[in-house]
Amino acid sequence: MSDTQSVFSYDLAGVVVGETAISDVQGDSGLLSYRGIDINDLIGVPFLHVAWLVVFGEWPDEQEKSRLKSFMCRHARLTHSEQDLLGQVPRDLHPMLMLQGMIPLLQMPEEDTLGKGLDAEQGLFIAAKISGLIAAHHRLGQNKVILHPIAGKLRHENFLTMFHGKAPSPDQVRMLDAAQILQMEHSFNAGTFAGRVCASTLAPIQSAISASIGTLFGRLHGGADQAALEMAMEIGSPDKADAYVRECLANKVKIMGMGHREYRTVDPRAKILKPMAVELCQDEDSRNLLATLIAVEEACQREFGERGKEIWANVEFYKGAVFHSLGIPSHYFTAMFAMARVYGYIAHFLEFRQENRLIRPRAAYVGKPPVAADQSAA
Ligand SMILES: CC(=O)SCCNC(=O)CCNC(=O)[C@H](O)C(C)(C)COP(=O)(O)OP(=O)(O)OC[C@H]1O[C@@H](n2cnc3c(N)ncnc32)[C@H](O)[C@@H]1OP(=O)(O)O
Ligand SMILES: O=C([O-])CC(=O)C(=O)O
Repeated sequence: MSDTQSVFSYDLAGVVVGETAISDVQGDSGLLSYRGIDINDLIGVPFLHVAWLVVFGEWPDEQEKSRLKSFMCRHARLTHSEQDLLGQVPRDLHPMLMLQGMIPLLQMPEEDTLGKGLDAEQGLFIAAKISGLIAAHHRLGQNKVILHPIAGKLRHENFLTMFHGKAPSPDQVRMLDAAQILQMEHSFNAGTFAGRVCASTLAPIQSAISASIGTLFGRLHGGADQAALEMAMEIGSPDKADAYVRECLANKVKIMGMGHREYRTVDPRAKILKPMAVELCQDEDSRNLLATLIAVEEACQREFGERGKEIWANVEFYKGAVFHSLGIPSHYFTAMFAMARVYGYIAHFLEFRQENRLIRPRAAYVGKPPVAADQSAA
């Protein structure tokens, strides 16, 4: 047993529980960097190069770039047995539950073809499979045939083609690349921390990623992306945003996509996603959704301001408008988040395992006082 002093915290807010060299969240100044590089300087870089940087802490060389590209394409293709397994999953099961359940059932590779160790090989294999699983789950739900990736195509070009059944425009690929890079990593968020707890027991990487994905699903965390866009749909138009926000605050209902545990200013990812949403939302329906979101954000700032508080949009708030304009249905938003965040999960697994220690906090017992065994039996 550790002899350190007990610290009491329900939610671990502000409690430092470890070190990481993967990303830095500077909550007061609203800055986010991966491996020492500001996210603003990463969004134009090819997606898989950033993924490699996040996972391994250095840029890939030419050989690693081409090996990774073909590895990801090869493994995004679902095998016959994976397709059979997915075929048994109820069509209306939420994609996040599908992912959490399917990942531990995948047959993991046993050979280190990337030369970065078996854990990395298996983690990146899961990352590749996630895109195939999401696209195939969507296709099956529409009673359409499963499509496979084509060698040589960009990762998200393949994904959008496999998902929609038609090739995306270069602009759509560029926007998805940027949105996915922004979601790749975020220090000790709840999902990543859950994965580190799981890794700390020496469970395999598929268990850790599955635990992280289960944790990402909730509406206070990753699931806020779906909830925020559905909120805007439910509100219906910008002129109803004020009343909606006032009613939420009066009833202590959280406004989805607003607020953050760490940022005390606007989330730097929301700052980038908002103009992207403006650029992409061209048709009437998307423009109305975006205008409604903007009106909710303004109403929140006004209402919270009157109460002497500040609240800002987080990464989830405008992302939905970007995904919606790419034709992604809202119940796939969080699975797409997992498809990006998995590189962060892998990086944390590898980092944590270098100096593994069991994570096991202590509880304050508030139940009945213990009685001797012979008295309780009486
Ligand atoms: C990828 C991500 O995970 S980003 C976060 C995604 N989650 C969401 O968007 C859900 C909506 N937001 C929230 O629920 C919260 O802001 C959280 C969970 C993200 C952060 O929560 P915490 O750091 O624990 O802040 P907490 O919930 O204590 O809020 C502090 C105060 O601000 C209020 N507040 C914070 N966020 C919101 C919100 N979205 N709507 C209404 N009130 C809010 C709280 O009611 C609380 O008020 P009080 O002091 O009067 O009780
Ligand atoms: O860090 C957090 O608590 C939540 C978040 O923004 C993320 O996971 O991207």
